[in-house]
Amino acid sequence: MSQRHHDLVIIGTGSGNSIIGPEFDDLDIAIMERGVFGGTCLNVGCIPTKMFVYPSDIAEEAAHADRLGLSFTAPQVHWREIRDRIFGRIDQIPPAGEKYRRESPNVTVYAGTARFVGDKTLDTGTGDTVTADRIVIAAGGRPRLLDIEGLDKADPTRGVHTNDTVMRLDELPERMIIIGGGYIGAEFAHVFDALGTEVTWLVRRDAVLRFEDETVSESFTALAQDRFDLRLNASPHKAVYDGAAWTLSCTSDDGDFDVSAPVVLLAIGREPNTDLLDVAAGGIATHPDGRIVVDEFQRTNVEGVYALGDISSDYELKHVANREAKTVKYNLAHSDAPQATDHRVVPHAVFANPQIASFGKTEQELREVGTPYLVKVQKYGDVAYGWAMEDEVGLVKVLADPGTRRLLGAHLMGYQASSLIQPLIQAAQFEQTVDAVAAEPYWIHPALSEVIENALLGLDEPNS
Ligand SMILES: Cc1cc2nc3c(=O)[nH]c(=O)nc-3n(C[C@H](O)[C@H](O)[C@H](O)COP(=O)(O)OP(=O)(O)OC[C@H]3O[C@@H](n4cnc5c(N)ncnc54)[C@H](O)[C@@H]3O)c2cc1C
Ligand SMILES: NC(=O)c1ccc[n+]([C@@H]2O[C@H](COP(=O)([O-])OP(=O)(O)OC[C@H]3O[C@@H](n4cnc5c(N)ncnc54)[C@H](O)[C@@H]3O)[C@@H](O)[C@H]2O)c1
Repeated sequence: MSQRHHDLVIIGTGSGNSIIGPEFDDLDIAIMERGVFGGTCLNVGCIPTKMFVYPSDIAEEAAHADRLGLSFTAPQVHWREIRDRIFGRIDQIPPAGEKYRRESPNVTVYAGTARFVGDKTLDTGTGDTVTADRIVIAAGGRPRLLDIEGLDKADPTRGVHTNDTVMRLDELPERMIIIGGGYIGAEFAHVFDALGTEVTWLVRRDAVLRFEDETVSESFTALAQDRFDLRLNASPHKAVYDGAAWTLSCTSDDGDFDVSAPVVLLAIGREPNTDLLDVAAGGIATHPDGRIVVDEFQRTNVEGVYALGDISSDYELKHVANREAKTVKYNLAHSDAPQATDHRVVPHAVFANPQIASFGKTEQELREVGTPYLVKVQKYGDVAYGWAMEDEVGLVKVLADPGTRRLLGAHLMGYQASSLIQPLIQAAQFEQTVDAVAAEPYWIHPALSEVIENALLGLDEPNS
């Protein structure tokens, strides 16, 4: 057991790892990691999920190509090839990242679960205790579990998974139960269904993706009802494993029912890792939900201690964690004139099929607080490229302030919504009027982006 002092300690190697750079070469830095280097996004989140989504999109598009006069036989899905291609690339990155840090002359790596034991004092979980002048907490979160015996812990050997393990299955399961109607549920329901798994999706409310704009959530839910064995207003209360499959007893508005499958995926949200870190022992204030309280400069209530990403943010999104890490990096070097993180226009996308992308206020939020707004819903199918696609699902909903003529929100569902939304994000960020954005730049004809142009042009249409 040794005691050591560092100038700077960083806890977590997700977005936290990006803080270390040449500008801090004169600092004695420690970085702490309880798992593999790179964090959630790289290892068990954004990147592998999207690497599964892409082949699933191809399978799904092919399955519905008959509207275009094309028919394909059902795809041969080589699950292990897909899995091994994905993790063959990803699994090389964490050891290389860790090696690089270990070889950096001013960086010490502590591979353990760090825990506060006093003011700016940490038990590293490796037998060492360290103190530091400054600490950055970037320790993220972990999947929430259910308070039901059998589903109260991830147990891959008995088929109970979270996103941490489900992508590493040895076989594509014939059947799967997904619990949770949010991002992870939507993305994995798409992935596994498209590849051939029969998906039962248990959602405790009356719609999936309820946090989205009502038009998007309702349309997406209707599509999901056609595609999956979707059980709305349904909650499991008992789980029994017979050695091969789980049977979940559920209550729902339509009466009680049982569902069975060898694999259960828990996708019911995440919780911040503040408890593992025992931040209270470091005097660090938290919200009631466990996230660390930070100000706009990413500073906690303890002088010299910063936090970023999922452990403190209002958003559990990688682009936000990265942005907050940039703020911390800047403020560590400029503590006398700190910069705030810009959270004005934070977009997100759900990489399901169809994709969803959104930022700003939803129509229901504007209505609830009585904010006046203009609204237009433009269908992909009503622009030329949408005709080419014979698209029947895509839509762009824009909401604008009738006075300033600036965007209040944008909500897209459809092919490549996550990319298509970007000009609207720019418009909101740079506070451009919808009229200027629609009329001044050229919009390539007949590209799908014309759906954005037409949505903006349609904002003054009657009853829109
Ligand atoms: C399945 C899934 C898909 C996702 N897809 C997207 C997407 O498409 N787009 C998007 O924007 N976001 C996505 N996200 C969210 C995104 O992954 C997170 O917002 C982001 O990774 C958070 O980064 P972070 O640095 O805050 O935390 P993390 O990346 O979680 O890093 C925290 C690190 O701290 C370590 N740690 C925790 N506690 C301790 C401790 N006590 N001591 C030492 N180390 C510790 C952890 O092991 C981890 O490596 C997804 C998340 C999931 C789960
Ligand atoms: N494309 C992306 O950017 C992306 C993809 C995946 C995850 N993420 C991030 O990761 C976070 C976690 O994803 P998630 O899907 O687990 O969370 P989520 O918050 O998106 O959805 C959780 C769902 O589980 C339900 N739920 C919560 N508790 C429940 C319970 N006890 N029983 C039954 N249902 C319950 C909720 O009603 C909700 O429908 C997201 O909030 C998101 O920020 C982002």
